[in-house]
Amino acid sequence: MQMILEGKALCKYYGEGENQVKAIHQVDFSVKKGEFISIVGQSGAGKSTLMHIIGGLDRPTSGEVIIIGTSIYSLPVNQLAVFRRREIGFVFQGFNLVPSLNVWENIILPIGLDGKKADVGYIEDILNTLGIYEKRTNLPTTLSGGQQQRVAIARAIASRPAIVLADEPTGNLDSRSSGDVLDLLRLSVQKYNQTLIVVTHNDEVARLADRTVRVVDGSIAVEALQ
Ligand SMILES: Nc1ncnc2c1ncn2[C@@H]1O[C@H](COP(=O)(O)OP(=O)(O)OP(=O)(O)O)[C@@H](O)[C@H]1O
Repeated sequence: MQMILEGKALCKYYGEGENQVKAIHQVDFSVKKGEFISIVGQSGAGKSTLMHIIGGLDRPTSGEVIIIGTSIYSLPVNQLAVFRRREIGFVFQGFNLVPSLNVWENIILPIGLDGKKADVGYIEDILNTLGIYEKRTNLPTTLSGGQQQRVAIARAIASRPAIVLADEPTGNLDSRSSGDVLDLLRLSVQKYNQTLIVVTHNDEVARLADRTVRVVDGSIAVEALQ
């Protein structure tokens, strides 16, 4: 299977000398096309640091991140921003929708910023898959948390990115909508052949994944096939 992402000897250190924190230390990490991976670990283990590094949001102290053949931190900062917008779809705990834009406008926003035309048929299909087609002209504030997160998922996959990264995607949802959102997240990444990495504290989320990566004290402890 095609390798979508490779992290090589990733380190992220904060501070100096005695006070230095090795948030991530010599982590190797690879993801194949179409895989669903969960990253788990205790608070402070280094999950968010790892996710920010592989998402192009935070430069490692050393090491390399290669996404679809591009060593992303070798790119100039402005090109890295464009690469991130095109190739990485983010789903955050807090949804991060633009409140003044309706559902459809939120979903096509990153595509428009890229100077591209939205594939209307594809996005309508995604909205139907996620059960929010009828809500396409609603403002985010008129939607439940679960519906808002489904909009964020639609936005993340609308540009057909190389990777979808989700950081505690159900962290702000009650258990029923969490289950719905997770099922839909998994269904849509499968249907559209997307690659998904989810950072989570939630064991149920982790169990849905093809593979779980456990981060302990800045290193990957166990990689289990499920
Ligand atoms: N900007 C920073 N400056 C100094 N130390 C930091 C910084 N960011 C993170 N750390 C430290 O790096 C380590 C890893 O933090 P990180 O946020 O990646 O853990 P986490 O597993 O995502 O935790 P949580 O589940 O609570 O979000 C922790 O010891 C944290 O205190």
